[in-house]
Amino acid sequence: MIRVKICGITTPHAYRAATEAGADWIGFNFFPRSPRHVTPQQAESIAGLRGPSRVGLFVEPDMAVIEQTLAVFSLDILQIYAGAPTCWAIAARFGLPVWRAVGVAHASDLPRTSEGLAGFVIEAKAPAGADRPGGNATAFDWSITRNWQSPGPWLLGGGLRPDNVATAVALSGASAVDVSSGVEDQPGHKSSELIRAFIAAAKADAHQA
Ligand SMILES: O=C(O)c1ccccc1N[C@@H]1O[C@H](COP(=O)(O)O)[C@@H](O)[C@H]1O
Repeated sequence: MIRVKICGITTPHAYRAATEAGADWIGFNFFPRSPRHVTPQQAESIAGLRGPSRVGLFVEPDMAVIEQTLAVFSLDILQIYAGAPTCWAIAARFGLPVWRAVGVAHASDLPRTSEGLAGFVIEAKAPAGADRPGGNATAFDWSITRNWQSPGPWLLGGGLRPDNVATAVALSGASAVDVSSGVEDQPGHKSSELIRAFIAAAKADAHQA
């Protein structure tokens, strides 16, 4: 069964829709320039006591920012946009699994070793001029991961939608997917209907793709 992360949840309504539809991870975006940005206090008021694993997204973060976030809102996994040494330092400091986000355009961009990290989010490089490294509804050629000997767990992200996720999984060989823009009806606003459609499409029998 394909595992699904719904990223950039900003309301209790969307949180409930994703949880009830069977999301495996819920992503909370702590990057201030994102239209999906939440404060730790907002994240705490959105998520219930019980629910899927919580992933905190940070871009080139200061340790203090992560520390302040964790003081208010507990996270299970940190999704980090930074180089491997920064990711190691974060993993060591907070004792949490770190997924490093890697932007790819060619097979040569794919990680070849685990880098000592818990996993990777493999997504398209940001388009020229973008003000954020992800969440741009941009896809890459999914077939480049097909024959990749992944050195650890990974999620496929970038430009996924309910209508293309089954194809993306079939072409990429991914066993987990990550979506933000593709389940929104306007930037930063999640649609419960699209969340349900995405999770159903991702978790449908892969042979139907
Ligand atoms: O969603 C954002 O605004 C964002 C900002 C900064 C870094 C990453 C961000 N989102 C992540 O990007 C990918 C793909 O997003 P999309 O589905 O193409 O919108 C996903 O991993 C999000 O977690």
